[in-house]
Amino acid sequence: MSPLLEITDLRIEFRLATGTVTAADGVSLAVSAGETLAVVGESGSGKTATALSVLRLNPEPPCVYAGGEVLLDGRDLLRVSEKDLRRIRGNDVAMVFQDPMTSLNPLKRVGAQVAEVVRKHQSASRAAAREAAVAALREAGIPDPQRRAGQYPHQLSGGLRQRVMIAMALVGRPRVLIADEPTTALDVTVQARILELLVDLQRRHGMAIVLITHDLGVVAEVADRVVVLRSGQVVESGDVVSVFERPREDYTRDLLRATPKLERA
Ligand SMILES: Nc1ncnc2c1ncn2[C@@H]1O[C@H](COP(=O)(O)OP(=O)(O)OP(=O)(O)O)[C@@H](O)[C@H]1O
Repeated sequence: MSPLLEITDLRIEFRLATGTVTAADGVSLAVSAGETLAVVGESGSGKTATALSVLRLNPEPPCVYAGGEVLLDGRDLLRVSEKDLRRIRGNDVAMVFQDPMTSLNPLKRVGAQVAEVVRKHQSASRAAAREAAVAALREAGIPDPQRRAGQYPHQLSGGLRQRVMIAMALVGRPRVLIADEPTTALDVTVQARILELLVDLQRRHGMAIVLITHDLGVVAEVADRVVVLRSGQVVESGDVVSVFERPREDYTRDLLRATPKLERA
């Protein structure tokens, strides 16, 4: 199967007054429909910059895409117009971030925020959009979605807020979901439920997931394949079981050692 999203030889530079930081130094990776690819690596290894490059969301300047391609269905997203990119965001590729509190508007009811996204994707009346929003909240596993839709972000727990973000990301039925540390801010049981939700939604909709995480326990639980980044370079990649059982690089071994949860698995 040819990959849905393919990054080839990507080079991302942050050109700062103090010098150039190379966040991605020849990164290549690929993910197919229905597959989950984890991108792991220590802090500063370039995971987020690489993820953001897919929708060209790194701030330019200082960011410069200095080489490589980000191919969606063979089309290079680094070279499409802003207008096309706006259409691709949410419709073809959506993102979920770590901290829903910073992405949700604190002054608006969550149902209204989801409904706004619905109206961006389909011409729906206010009432129809509101109904679709409640349905999306329900699909994201939010109990009593009708009531929750009428609440403000601060009235929801961290786990429910993340479900709202997932509902918003999936309204446009994207084919690729990029999740950057989606469960890092949550406690362990809530983390597990959110991961289950992502796996379940993926099964139902067949989307490709790129999961950015520093948590190899999360990778073991949900990913099919893994790419290990270090200083902007892929040091190792392969299916999760082989990489975890027989890591080729000391760096990967160190990451594995730093994840005590895995020893029990
Ligand atoms: N907007 C920016 N301006 C300047 N430098 C940046 C910017 N974003 C990222 N960088 C730099 O690029 C490098 C890679 O950062 P990136 O955030 O991609 O790493 P990461 O692996 O996601 O780390 P973390 O797990 O801490 O989020 C780092 O050296 C970082 O300082």
